[in-house]
Amino acid sequence: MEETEIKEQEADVFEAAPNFQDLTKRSLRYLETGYPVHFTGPSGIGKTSLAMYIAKARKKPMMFIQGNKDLTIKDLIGSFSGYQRHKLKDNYVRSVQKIEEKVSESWREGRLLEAVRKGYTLVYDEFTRSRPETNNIFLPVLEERILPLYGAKQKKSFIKVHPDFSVIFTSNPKEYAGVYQSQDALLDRMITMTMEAMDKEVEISAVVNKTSIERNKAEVIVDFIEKVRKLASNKQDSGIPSLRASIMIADMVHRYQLPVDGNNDEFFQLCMDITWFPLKESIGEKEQQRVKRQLERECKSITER
Ligand SMILES: Nc1ncnc2c1ncn2[C@@H]1O[C@H](COP(=O)(O)OP(=O)(O)OP(=O)(O)O)[C@@H](O)[C@H]1O
Repeated sequence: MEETEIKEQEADVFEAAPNFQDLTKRSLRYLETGYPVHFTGPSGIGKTSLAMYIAKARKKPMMFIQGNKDLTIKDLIGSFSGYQRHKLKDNYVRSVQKIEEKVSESWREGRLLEAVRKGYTLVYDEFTRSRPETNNIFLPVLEERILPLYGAKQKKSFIKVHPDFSVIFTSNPKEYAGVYQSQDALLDRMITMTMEAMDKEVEISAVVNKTSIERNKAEVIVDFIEKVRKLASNKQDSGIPSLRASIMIADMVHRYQLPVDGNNDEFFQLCMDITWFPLKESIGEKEQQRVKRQLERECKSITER
């Protein structure tokens, strides 16, 4: 299955949660007017899902690109890959056999070129993970609405961007420092909106939507994850458990029919497996034993309502 299709399915379970409805409306307006939008916020807050949801709402074909350090201009524009041999055997007159052989380089169109040419909505996820020299190709696309065809051996040196083409970027601010410097020139050309805290009600609905678990169980699990976050000393750390942790616990509970009860060994172990590592990453070594005991107490005290 194509990466874009998988992400589209993710968008299907995503409902523009009440606190994101306004963000959705504003984003659609900016995109319609020709401004790219950018969602930034901690891991698991729903940036990618919201980007896909908005892209779908535009009712234009969608293209998905995941930022990474190996992404190159060739991947975005296209490249020639090897040679193709075409053989034409003409047997029209039986006694005369004509064979024509043509050798040509085969062209593989890049994702950005296709999106720009056909007017797609492009979701460029975690774009700050790509190298700045790769991302620079977006400057003329966003500013002059042209895509230069560097090294593409095409007749034209650039193509005009389709009027329907638009981009939704996502990034995690924690990664700016670790990966590549945020690209100010690029950021200056997009409208950046921060997604901070997810509303508790939204988190519960998200868990129910994704796992089909009963609502009362989802509430207990989300409550527990909220308590775990409070145990983390560095609240801004992207290592603390996100919505994904609640989804994982709920998924296992639903699949293996586990009781939502901290006195049940399997459920207790599941909660520890999912939360201890991210929590441990967010605290100093000296604190670890104390926090682990606190976490065990929180796990033990979980009871279904
Ligand atoms: N409102 C929602 N309804 C249902 N599921 C949701 C919602 N928001 C997020 N999710 C689910 O939560 C998980 C995390 O969401 P998503 O991948 O969009 O987060 P993210 O902010 O892009 O995270 P990262 O920065 O780690 O990529 C996904 O499995 C997604 O389907």
